[in-house]
Amino acid sequence: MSALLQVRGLSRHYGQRVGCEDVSFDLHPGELLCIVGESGSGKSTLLNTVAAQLAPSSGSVRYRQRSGGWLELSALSEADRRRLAREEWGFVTQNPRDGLRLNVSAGANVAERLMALGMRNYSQLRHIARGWLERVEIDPARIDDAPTSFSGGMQQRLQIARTLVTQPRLVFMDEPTAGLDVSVQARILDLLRRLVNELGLAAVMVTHDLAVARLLAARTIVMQGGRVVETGLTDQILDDPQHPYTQLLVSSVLTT
Ligand SMILES: Nc1ncnc2c1ncn2[C@@H]1O[C@H](COP(=O)(O)OP(=O)(O)OP(=O)(O)O)[C@@H](O)[C@H]1O
Repeated sequence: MSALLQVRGLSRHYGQRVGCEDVSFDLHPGELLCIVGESGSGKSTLLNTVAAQLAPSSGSVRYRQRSGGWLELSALSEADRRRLAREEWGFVTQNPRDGLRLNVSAGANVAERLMALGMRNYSQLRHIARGWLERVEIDPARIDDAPTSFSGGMQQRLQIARTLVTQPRLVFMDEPTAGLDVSVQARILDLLRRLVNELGLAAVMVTHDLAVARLLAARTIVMQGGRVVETGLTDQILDDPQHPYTQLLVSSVLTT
């Protein structure tokens, strides 16, 4: 099967400082790829550069369109990049407050992404929004409540509904469960695992936690100091880590 995303020799520097350096990978339709590494290893820089939110210093990111043709993301105009983000991609941020509109209702948070794609029928929008609230385990009776009245875990589940309602072809997630209580994290990971399977999502997810990768991702990239030190099937990386840094990460997962 042809890749959906092709990343080649991608680097992003901040002046003299390396954000990420010479990263290459392919992402296929229906595949969830995790980028793992400790704080400062370059995960978010890589994610944001791949998602065309940061300009690369060198290298390329190509995205395969529905028509089959390839788009070089760094060559896109700002308007085209915004169109892709609106119509074909989804983003889940670590802090749901960055991904939600806090001053409009939960239902509107979900429905307005469909409205941005041209859907106008109010009762249909409300019906779909209710369906998505249920899907992410939020009581649909809360449809008119503002997200500010939700717990952190509920806000994150709402952000997931808002992101997935448009059935994006590609989803970028940056530490979607970090900063939440362990039991809340487990519930969201469970939800994500179910949705990934049901929807056949193609996604790139950043996490500092190999246990999250083990749960969700068939393939994992391990980063250290901006570089990829190991990449492969997640199970293989966990069972037989090759790089000393990965061995350290794996042993810390096994001892927790
Ligand atoms: N805006 C910036 N300006 C300068 N340096 C930056 C900037 N953003 C990131 N860096 C540097 O780039 C390197 C990679 O940082 P990045 O945030 O991508 O890592 P990370 O693995 O996502 O870390 P974390 O898990 O803490 O978010 C670090 O050395 C960081 O200090």
